[in-house]
Amino acid sequence: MADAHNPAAKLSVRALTRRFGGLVAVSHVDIDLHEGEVHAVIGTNGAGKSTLINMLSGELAASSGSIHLEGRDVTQMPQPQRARAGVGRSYQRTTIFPEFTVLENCRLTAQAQARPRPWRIWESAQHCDASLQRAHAALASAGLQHQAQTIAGSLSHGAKRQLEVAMCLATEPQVLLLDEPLAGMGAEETERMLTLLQQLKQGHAVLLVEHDMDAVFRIADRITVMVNGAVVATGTPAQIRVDPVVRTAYLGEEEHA
Ligand SMILES: Nc1ncnc2c1ncn2[C@@H]1O[C@H](COP(=O)(O)OP(=O)(O)OP(=O)(O)O)[C@@H](O)[C@H]1O
Repeated sequence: MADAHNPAAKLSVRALTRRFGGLVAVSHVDIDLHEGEVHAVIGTNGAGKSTLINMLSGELAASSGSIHLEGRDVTQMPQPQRARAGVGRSYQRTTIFPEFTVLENCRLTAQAQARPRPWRIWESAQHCDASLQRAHAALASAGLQHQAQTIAGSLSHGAKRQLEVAMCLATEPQVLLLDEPLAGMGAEETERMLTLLQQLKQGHAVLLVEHDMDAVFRIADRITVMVNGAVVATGTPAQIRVDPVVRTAYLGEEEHA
């Protein structure tokens, strides 16, 4: 049934649509994100992937359709609230503070996430401790604990992207929306990030928008294919590889063995 949300999914999206004037950038998209799965969204340039991820994170309002986080309707919830509710994201472009240390970057994100209650001033020290703990935990999960005191701007490109994931983890999300985390990475950095993503899916539902098809077909548990704003197929990598509609509309004659 088109409107029924999947209660087993962390994030369940139904008929999500975004129009820009006459252009339908995302059209009636259904998608379910489950804990323990990397769910990749692929599609040609302009297929609507960024628009979709922006609606899921709450940065862009949906024109119609709905988004449920663990059964709760978050469609109208603004981005900061949605992040606090458990939807974290990383961006295509690096958003770190380059002059601060790796740890400070994570701590600031964790602190920004904590619900401010200024009238309870005695809580502020506790918040700092809690934020620091979250920052350390996030760095450990992202494999950056040994670079905690490194100035973020001096990290390699790959480590900066790892830091972005760590900053996302510092908000203790249930759902991770990752926008091209492999962009600009060399082979070794890509391997490190793929290992990290494999680990992160334990305890999180991961949505991955990524252009590196080899990586997507290796790492994804499920793949959703978008063409012109609409979903043309969803399935396992094995199913997507042989799907005739996908092969014609998106993969062309290319083989992804
Ligand atoms: N703010 C906007 N105003 C008008 N049109 C927009 C806006 N944002 C996106 N679009 C259009 O919506 C469509 C989908 O764009 P989107 O960026 O979501 O695609 P994409 O799949 O992420 O592409 P890419 O892989 O190149 O990042 C495109 O036709 C784009 O030009």
